[in-house]
Amino acid sequence: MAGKTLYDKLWHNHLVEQRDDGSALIYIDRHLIHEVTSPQAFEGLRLAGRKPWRLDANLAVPDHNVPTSTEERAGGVAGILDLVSRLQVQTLDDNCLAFDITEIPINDIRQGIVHVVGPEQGATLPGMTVVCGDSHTSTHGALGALAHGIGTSEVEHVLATQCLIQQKMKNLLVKIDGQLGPGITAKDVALAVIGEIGTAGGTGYAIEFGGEVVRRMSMEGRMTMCNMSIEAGARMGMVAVDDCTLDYVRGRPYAPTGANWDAAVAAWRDLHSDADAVFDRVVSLDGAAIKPQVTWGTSPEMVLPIDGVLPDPAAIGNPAAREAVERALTYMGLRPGMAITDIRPDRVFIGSCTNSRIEDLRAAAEVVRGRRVAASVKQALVVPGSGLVKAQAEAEGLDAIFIAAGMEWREPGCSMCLAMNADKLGAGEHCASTSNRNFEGRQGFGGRTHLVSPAMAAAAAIAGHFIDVRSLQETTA
Ligand SMILES: CC(C)[C@H](C(=O)O)[C@@H](O)C(=O)O
Ligand code: SF4
Repeated sequence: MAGKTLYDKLWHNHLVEQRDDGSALIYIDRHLIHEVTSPQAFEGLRLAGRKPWRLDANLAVPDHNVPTSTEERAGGVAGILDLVSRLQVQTLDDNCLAFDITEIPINDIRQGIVHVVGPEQGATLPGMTVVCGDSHTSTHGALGALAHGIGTSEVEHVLATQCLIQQKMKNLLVKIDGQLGPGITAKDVALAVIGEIGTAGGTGYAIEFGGEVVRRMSMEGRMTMCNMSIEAGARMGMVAVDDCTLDYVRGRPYAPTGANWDAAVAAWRDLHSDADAVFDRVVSLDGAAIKPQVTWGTSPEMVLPIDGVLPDPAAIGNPAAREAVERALTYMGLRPGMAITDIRPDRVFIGSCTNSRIEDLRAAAEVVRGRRVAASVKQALVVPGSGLVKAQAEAEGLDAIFIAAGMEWREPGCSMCLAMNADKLGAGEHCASTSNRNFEGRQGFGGRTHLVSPAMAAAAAIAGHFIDVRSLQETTA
């Protein structure tokens, strides 16, 4: 019998019941909750007179609707100016209190984007099944967990039963071999993978990221990769457990200690695909060939290396593909044949669950240090992924670097990743953004998003147009 993939192992370890129709019941170890997708789930429990099945499996944190301005945050929930946002955050507080669920509230230093908070707190551990009413739950797979987003009715189901009805996915190995060049980050790899396989490339699959590049990648880089799995069409992405994983998890508030830690490590050591495991599909990329990536269109697969030029619809034979490119160029206000380096962002956003961890902020600060944001850039926001990331960055003096460069240093939250709080992109404006989605209106009605790495966003802020960050890094080295 062939060996098992990491996904097979995680699946089998949590299988409660396999049904004849192909569906299965799996056990959920960790349920993360935020304010957007939980209100109806709690309401459902209330109407049915049910209680959560296992209280300590749940952890809640508000992130999407929280304001990121320090003044507005000073007033706590009551100080949120937007009424819908205030109600949303207040409702999460009320529900957590009523159902006895642990919540990290708005002005707790541990508050932040749920996908930053989970791993940071050790609430996400290797070998777990982790779900949340949020598509970027795939992030947590970086720890060797089976993690994916669920819908609101499933949130209610998990609260009530601690189980979920699922179909097993197929196995896709995305292997990035070789070594990344200097200045190339996990975000560039993630975008290059999507450029290669497309936004539907991972549909029906659970992705495992492997190869030398991933083995050498930090945990935060692995999270960035897994975060973007959903943009490649897969609901989940994961990375095998190794020493890097264990070093990351050790000592975190929710991580096991003493003899429990040793027992856990012994079990976690098996969380990798067996040497003879068979994948349904394997995609290989050469890490050394990956350049800094910039999306130009309205889907993450509309991506080019920094030295690329925009496609010309006239040269595209397939009518559907031609129309998609035409429509994207029109929405984005860009011309065929234009160089990526001629695109000038009006705003810059460094943040989101893709790229708001300490290494992301360090990478951006490194580029910005001693430089000024270009006069043509109206606003450059730096939004740490959690209060703890913020405190760490401040201890390292990164906030001072950003502020000296003319950037805004904010409180943690989803911020300008999506227009659900006060941070929005104006109609027609271009944004160099470290987030994960560039759909029409994603960052604000009519807004035009270009997805990039933190270093590339910082470089665009300084230059006033997209530029190969490596040219700036060379001059500082
Ligand atoms: C609000 C939430 C349901 C949504 C998601 O599921 O991803 C959001 O986080 C996003 O990034 O679009
Ligand atoms: S940061 Fe963006 S992608 Fe991540 S959970 Fe928030 S809105 Fe979704």
